[in-house]
Order: sequence, then structure tokens, then C-alpha cells
Amino acid sequence: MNYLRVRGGRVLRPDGRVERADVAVDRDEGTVRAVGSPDEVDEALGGAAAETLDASGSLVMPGLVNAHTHVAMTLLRGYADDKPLDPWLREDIWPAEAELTPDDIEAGAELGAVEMIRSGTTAFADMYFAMDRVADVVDRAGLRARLGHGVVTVGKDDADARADVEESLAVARDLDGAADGRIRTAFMPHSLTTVGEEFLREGVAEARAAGVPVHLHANETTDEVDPIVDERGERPIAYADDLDALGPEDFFAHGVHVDGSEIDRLAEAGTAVVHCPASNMKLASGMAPVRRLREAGVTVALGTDGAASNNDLDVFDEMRDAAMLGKLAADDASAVPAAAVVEMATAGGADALGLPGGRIEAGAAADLAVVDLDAPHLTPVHDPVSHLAYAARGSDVRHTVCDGEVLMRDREVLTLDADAVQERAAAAASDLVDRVEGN
Ligand SMILES: N[C@@H](CCSC[C@H]1O[C@@H](n2cnc3c(=O)[nH]cnc32)[C@H](O)[C@@H]1O)C(=O)O
Ligand SMILES: [Zn+2]
Repeated sequence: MNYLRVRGGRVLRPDGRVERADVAVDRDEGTVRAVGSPDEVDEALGGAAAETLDASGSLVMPGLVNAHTHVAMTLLRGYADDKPLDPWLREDIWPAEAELTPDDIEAGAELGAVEMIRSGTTAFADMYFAMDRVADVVDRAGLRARLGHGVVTVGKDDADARADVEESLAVARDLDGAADGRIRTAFMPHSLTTVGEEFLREGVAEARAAGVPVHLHANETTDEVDPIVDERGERPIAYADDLDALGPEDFFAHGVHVDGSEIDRLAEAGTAVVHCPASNMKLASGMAPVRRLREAGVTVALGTDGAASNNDLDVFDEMRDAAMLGKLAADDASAVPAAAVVEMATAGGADALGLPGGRIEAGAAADLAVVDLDAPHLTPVHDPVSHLAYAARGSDVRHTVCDGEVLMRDREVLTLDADAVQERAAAAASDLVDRVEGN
């Protein structure tokens, strides 16, 4: 038997209670074997030896889920700021991305993986390209992910557009189940306005046949909603439904400009929304109606979006931003409370992505973050859940565990060489900018 014991901490349970408990992990299975008092855990282990992870003075929480990002965009962190979505993409980001090589994407994904592990994130959804390289990084990092190749067809001729759709479907079929099952996939058209209708229709039909979900950017800005309403006489979520892209396994990023009928339709279909508050604020896209979505029964997860519109991959920031912005959007300080954003960043994320994790209970995936509460900015501890939402930072995470494996112990990343990764990514980013500016 191959056990790991997280000893001496307080544990955030699925019902939101925090209790003093040890957690026993079956590393071979990658699951939680038992949660309980030291005696109860002794009994569950039946005297078997276990490697120990010290959690004294700490809170053991489910690993955080970053449910929408473009992880290799870490190379473009701080490259172009202070513009709205459309000119930001067209004038700055897409020209830079045109110069990205698969090696760059691997370097950026490694940097993102180190950043995520250091801040307690154990699972993420990624839409980008050169996804075989991203998958290789996920495998080596020990993380869990739902990956897809992002399709854009606007401005492409028919053959190029079709090839992009085919690439996304091929990635969805070929990479599903990679990294010992920690990698799952999705068909990922970029958005309902950057992919033409016939390509959306064909791609979604193929995705359904292959049994993979659909992930796209939806209702992010009014510039994206208005043309659909003007051309089709229907709102984007109705259009998505018409395309058969609104299923219970599908998950849409943003959902900022959704009206009541769209919220109801999302709830009825069981399609999840990934709220990206920092990206929405930075690009001034708008305020998602998070309270209304949750009240309607929509699964809401949290995402950082790419590091160029955030500008980091720290889901603790996202929890705080989601609570703050949710209150502002509802004009009510009781809207989107601490427990709600913690749920969105854990169980909500796992449910939206259809990945295991998000809850610490016997039988669940052993995806954990151990947060050190012994710090001035976390003193006193009246309510640990309040601290997770409003006062803690990614750098407060001591240990990160995914699928039963320790990815970081005492703030040292074990699966990747963090210094080498940082150096390589900085060099790749500087070469990239030289190439872009030389053009
Ligand atoms: N195959 C496509 C790449 C699409 S990947 C997904 C795209 O989403 C872009 N992106 C990043 N953040 C956002 C956002 O907030 N909204 C919309 N697109 C974004 C990102 O820069 C990337 O180009 C191509 O040939 O261009
Ligand atoms: Zn995005």
C-alpha cells in the first residue's frame, strides 16, 4: 500500500464546514481514502506506513480549478494592456501569437504550470494551439486538465478554416485520456462570432459523435452579442442551442452579457459558465450576473483567462474579484459571499469541466491545496473560508497534491525545475517580441 497522510490541519469539507482532521490518500488509486480524527485515520490505514505532509496551522482545501485559460499566454503577460477586447486581440495579441512556435508554447505552458502548482491549482481548462506540447507539460507537471485546440475561421480561406476545425477535432479525439487519464479534451471553437456558422455546425456535430464537450467564449462583450442579434434575430445562447452546442457537458467562458431568457436556457440545458472577473474588468467587458446565474441553477466556475488579460494565474485573486464584482454587479454586499466563490473555484470548477476533484471526501480524487494560515495578513482566523476568499493569496499555499501525487512540498515544486522553467520562458518571450517587432 502506498499512502500519503496530510496531518494536523483543518479540512474544508464539501458542505462548507471546516473541521480538524487528517486526510489519508491512496496514492495508487489517486483518491482520498479517509478523512477524520487521527484515530479514525489510523484505523482506515490499518497500521500501514504513510508518507506525511504536515498541515499544522494550515487549511486543507480541494485543489483549485482554473476553468478557463490560455496557459501559454504567460509569455505575453504585460505585453499589451489597457485596451478593449477586439483591438487588443487584433492589434496586439493575434500578431504576436502568429509568431509563437510549439517550443514557445511549451515554455509558456511550463511557466503557467509552475505558477498554478505554486498557487494551489490542480486542474485547468486550456484553449490554445500546439496542444500536444501543452499535454506533454500537463503530463510532466502532474496536473489535471481539459484541453482543446482553439478554432478561429474569420479572415481565413475555406481550406485553412476547415483545417483548423479538423485540428481541433483531432486534438479532442487523440489526446482524450492522456497522462494516465488526467487529460480530457473538448472541441473548442473560439467564439460564436470568430467561427463561421457552417464550421460551427459541422464541428459541433463531429464533437457530439466523438462524445467530447464543447467549450467557447460566449457573450463576453456587447460587440460580440450585437452582431448575432442583428444578423440572426436571436441572442447568442439561443444561437448556441440552435447549433446543438448547449449540452450538459459543455461549458462557456464569460457569460457577461446574458439576459434572463439566456440564463434560463443555460440552466435548463445544464451548460456551465466560467466567470472570469479579472479579465472582464481589465478589458472593461462588463459585469457577469453571477448571483442571478447561480440562483437560476447554472453551474458557475472561475477562470483567470490568459495571463495577458489578468495578469496572473492565481485563482485566489479570482475568488476575491468574483466576490467583489458580484456584489457591485448586484448592488448588494450580500451577493456572491465568500462560501460561494470558494465553491465556484473548487466543486463548481470540477463540475463545469467534468473532471474529478473539487471535494475532500472518501473516494474523491486526491486533489488538494494546503494553505498556510500562519501569516500576519491571515491573523486572526475567525473564519477560514472568509480568508480564502478575501485575504489569502496563492503564495500562502504550502503543499499541492494532484491525483494523490505531491506536486509541491513546503513551497518547492517537485515535478518541474521551477528556476529552469522561469529562465527558459523569459528567454522565449524576449525572442518572441524581437521577432514580432522585426516584422
Ligand atoms: N487556432 C486559433 C487560435 C485560437 S486559441 C484561443 C484564442 O483566444 C484568445 N483569447 C485570449 N483571451 C481571450 C478573451 O478574453 N476573449 C477572447 N479571446 C481570447 C487567445 O489570444 C487565442 O488567440 C488561431 O489560429 O488563431
Ligand atoms: Zn479566453
